[in-house]
Amino acid sequence: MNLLEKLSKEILIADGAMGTLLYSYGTDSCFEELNLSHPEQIQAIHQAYIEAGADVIQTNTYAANYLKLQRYGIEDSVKEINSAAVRHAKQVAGANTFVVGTIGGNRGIKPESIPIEDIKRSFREQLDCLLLEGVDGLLLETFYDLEELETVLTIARKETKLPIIAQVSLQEPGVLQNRTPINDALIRLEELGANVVGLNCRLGPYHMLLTLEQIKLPQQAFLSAYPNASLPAYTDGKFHYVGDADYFRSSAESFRDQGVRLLGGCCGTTPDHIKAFAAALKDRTPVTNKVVKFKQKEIVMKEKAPKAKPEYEPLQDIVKRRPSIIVELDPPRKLNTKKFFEGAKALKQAGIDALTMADNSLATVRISNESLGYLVKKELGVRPLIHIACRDRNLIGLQSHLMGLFTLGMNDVLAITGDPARVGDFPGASSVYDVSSFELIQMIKQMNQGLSFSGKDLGEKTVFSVAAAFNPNVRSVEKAVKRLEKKISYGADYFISQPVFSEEKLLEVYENTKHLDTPIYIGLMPLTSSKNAEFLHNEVPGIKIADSIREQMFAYNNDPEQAAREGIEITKQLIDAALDLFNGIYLITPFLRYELTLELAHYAKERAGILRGNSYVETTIY
Ligand SMILES: Cc1cc2nc3c(=O)[nH]c(=O)nc-3n(C[C@H](O)[C@H](O)[C@H](O)COP(=O)(O)OP(=O)(O)OC[C@H]3O[C@@H](n4cnc5c(N)ncnc54)[C@H](O)[C@@H]3O)c2cc1C
Ligand code: MET
Ligand SMILES: [Zn+2]
Repeated sequence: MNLLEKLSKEILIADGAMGTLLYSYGTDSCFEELNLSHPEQIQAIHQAYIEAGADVIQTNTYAANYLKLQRYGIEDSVKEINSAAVRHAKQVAGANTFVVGTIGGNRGIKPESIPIEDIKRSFREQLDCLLLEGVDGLLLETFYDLEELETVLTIARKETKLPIIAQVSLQEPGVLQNRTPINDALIRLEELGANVVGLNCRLGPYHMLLTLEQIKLPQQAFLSAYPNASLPAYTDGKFHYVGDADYFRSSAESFRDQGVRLLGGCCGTTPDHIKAFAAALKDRTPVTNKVVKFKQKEIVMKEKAPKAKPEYEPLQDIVKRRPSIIVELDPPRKLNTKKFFEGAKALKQAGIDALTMADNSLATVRISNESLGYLVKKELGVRPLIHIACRDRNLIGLQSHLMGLFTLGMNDVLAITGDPARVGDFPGASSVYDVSSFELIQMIKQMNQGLSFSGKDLGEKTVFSVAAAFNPNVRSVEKAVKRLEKKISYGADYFISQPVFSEEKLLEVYENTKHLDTPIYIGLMPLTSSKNAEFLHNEVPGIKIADSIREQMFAYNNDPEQAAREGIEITKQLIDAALDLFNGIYLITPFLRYELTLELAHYAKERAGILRGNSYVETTIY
């Protein structure tokens, strides 16, 4: 009797974790390599699961593919590893035990980071090895990404008539990472030819059963479930699972009630857990009818999730319609905030459209821009624009930060990769970079759809308007514009540029960006001294100052006051030139010297009013 014939008559018990057991023995390298170096360990684990009552065991090949083995530099051993793994399992399995060849999913929370063509190539290689060695079926497990599973299942179905078990993994009960409801996903897998469809990993019995309650019995295929033992705990530098076998014994009946025909274990489970399942389901009469609990609430929520009304008109709309001035005033590096608030107040009175606040720019510690942004908004009525760098926060921190900003009513953000920690005042600090500016933009835009980065329902839609950085101070502005186009494709609403220090550069930027619909705020920063000009030119990444301007500043080398005046005059000329070409002006305040940007803001407003027939002045929004 083959696996499917047997499943049509009874509930079968599968084995539990391989990886967790090897890890608990102290193995901290490649588990699949042990097929070659420690076959006795692998066979002992298979043996233990069979003795516990497993009817189906899986080969130790979860990550034995090119993509994953290359982390260990053994990607050329795909064939040896898979062949050895099948031999080990078959050697231990008696006539009554089925051996399924396991192939695990590769894609995680950032699916597009592994191109589908790479997945196909790597999958085909592993599949051929397993089929050649002779398995009783295939187990495609731990697929978070439905596209990946659909792709490999299609390939496998063409290659073999053997039974195929196709299992997805869920970050949260009921839906896949891309928000596909679990029922739809399993129906799709059955259509693509899977004989057994189900769930494994990530969820323990409680959440897996909650999901199973929503799952209809498949038409032809059988249902499978391989729950984890529990959530993992991390102690003494190691992960471990706490779920005990008695808990599994008591949940076995519920898995049966949900129509599960193939019941095994995933991470954290041991032969004891499998023994508990086997004991609890001794009679193994399968359920052929069940009442499904429809839980479409969540999906409906996504469509109907409330969308907050933003307090301000989006800057990208304002700047498309009329000249607009925003000013950067960075949070101080020390705890005294008096000058910062004075500056914010004065700039607000000057009628700027928003006050932008850097996120530890140049990787140098400053007071959190979230805190100061909140205070200037609340106390002074200033519209804050918060820079968010990917350097200081991981995926969790970034999302919680964004949710916090939304909660505080701060909906204007600039999404940047951020200067790396090594350039700043804590060079040993780690630069996180879980995502780059592109993915950060995408993350924020997804929140505007009511979804977290992994696709979790947020219950409400955020209303962020997302700026991205533009650095035109590079050898090839064309290349920089290609980056802008990519940022637009990820969802950037408008751009804010690094400071530009010559009229030629302004013109070059204009010529290279005039085809874009996405507006640009052109960066302008008053120089304060010759030394300041030389530092920026020579030492700050992304800033280049025209020789003529550096010479102008050098002329006042010994007169700081005159030098600052000169800096203002140069910037005024640049404002005139910029306003001929762009509606957006972004003034950067050096060293909290807001009197400089204040004068420039007044000047720019006046010039914009003159140039655009006073349309600017009357439409200031607060
Ligand atoms: C308006 C503005 C505000 C800023 N605010 C902050 C801040 O608050 N905190 C902070 O830490 N930094 C800030 N920066 C600096 C910024 O993070 C760096 O200049 C960054 O390298 C470029 O912007 P990004 O982070 O969006 O990089 P991305 O465009 O995401 O680029 C990432 C990486 O690619 C490189 N790169 C960028 N353009 C090109 C190109 N044309 N060719 C080849 N490689 C390229 C960059 O050097 C960078 O390492 C700001 C920059 C701008 C323009
Ligand atoms: N079945 C695999 C093992 O136990 C795990 C799959 S989920 C990471 O090693
Ligand atoms: Zn697992």
